[in-house]
Formats: sequence, C-alpha cells, structure tokens
Amino acid sequence: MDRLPHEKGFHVSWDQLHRDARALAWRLQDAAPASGWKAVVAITRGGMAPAMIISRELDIRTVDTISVKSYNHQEQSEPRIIKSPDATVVGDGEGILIIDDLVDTGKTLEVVRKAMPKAHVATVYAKPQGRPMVDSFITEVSQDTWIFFPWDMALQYVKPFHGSDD
Ligand SMILES: O=P(O)(O)OC[C@H]1O[C@H](OP(=O)(O)OP(=O)(O)O)[C@H](O)[C@@H]1O
Ligand SMILES: O=c1[nH]c(=O)c2nc[nH]c2[nH]1
Ligand SMILES: [Mg+2]
Repeated sequence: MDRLPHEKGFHVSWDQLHRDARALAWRLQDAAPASGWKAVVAITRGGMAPAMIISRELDIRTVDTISVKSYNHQEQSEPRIIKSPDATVVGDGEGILIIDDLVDTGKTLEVVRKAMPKAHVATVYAKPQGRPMVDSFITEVSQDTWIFFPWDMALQYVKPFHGSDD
C-alpha cells in the first residue's frame, strides 16, 4: 500500500486516536452478546493501540493477536496469516471482538474473517471499499485519503512564515 497516489491526508494525533477508540468502545458495548465479549483479537500492528484502549474501556482481560502479512511481489499479492490467535479461545469467532486501526481495501479483513467467521470486526477508521468488511467503525474517509497515524509521525521544525520565501 503506497501513500503517494493519495490526494488527501488525514492526520490523527494520539489524543484523537484515544478519543475515537473510546467512542468505538462505547459503540461496541451496545453490540456485545448477552454473555459479553469473550476476548479481543488485535490485528498487528496497527490494531494493537486501539485494542488496548477498547479492552480497557470494556474491561476485557483476554487479548490476543493475529498477524497478517501483505506481499507486494507480482506472484504473491494476497495477504496471509503468519501468526494466529489461540484457537482454544477464539474458536470460530463467536463472541470475539477483532480490532484494527483501519480498513482500506478490505483485503486484510477478508483473510481474518475467513479464520474467524463469527467474530465481530471493528475498526476505528474506514474507507468505502473496505467498509462492507467491518461491523462497526467510527469515522469514514474517502478512498483517496491516506490516514497518518501518530506512531508513524514525529514533531518537526517548520520555518517561520516571515521570510519563508528565501
Ligand atoms: O484494508 P487493507 O487494504 O488490507 O489495509 C488495511 C491494513 O493495512 C494496514 O496494516 P499494514 O498491513 O500496513 O501493517 P501494520 O498494521 O503492521 O502497519 C492497516 O493497519 C490495516 O491493518
Ligand atoms: O497508515 C496507513 N494509512 C492508510 O491510509 C492505510 N491504508 C492501508 N494501510 C494504511 N496505513
Ligand atoms: Mg495493520
């Protein structure tokens, strides 16, 4: 996935991510099965920060991970699972909450859903193409927007406006 062709940038600060992940947690409370969520599964690595915030908000202590690797080589363009969560906990996904930071094309979630078909899938942000792959999300951005996460950014010096044209 290359950010260069994207026309717009949507910059997310830690504070914004915290607020949006909390808002998603509150929405997920209403979607919980009667017996509550059994476990959270974070899609590494981007799903780990929102999964921590959501599991804290919903008091879910069992947190596992699934790792999906996307290949950009000509032959291997499909993502594949390189680390699975504990099968004895997640089973077919019933009562399991899968968390990722965003859905873009939906290819990552496609393989994750195949592994846990009954799970509830939630992302903080969603783009239109991948939106059918999520059950819950908070904010939608257009397909030509690149989302910049706080862990990929750093504070930088910028020149003062006055005299900046020299
Ligand atoms: O809907 P898709 O088109 O599949 O894209 C969405 C996925 O891409 C990013 O992860 P990435 O694979 O870049 O790995 P990372 O989470 O380790 O940064 C993002 O965190 C999602 O998991
Ligand atoms: O940081 C990211 N921002 C995005 O918009 C995106 N889409 C896929 N993968 C992504 N990673
Ligand atoms: Mg990811």
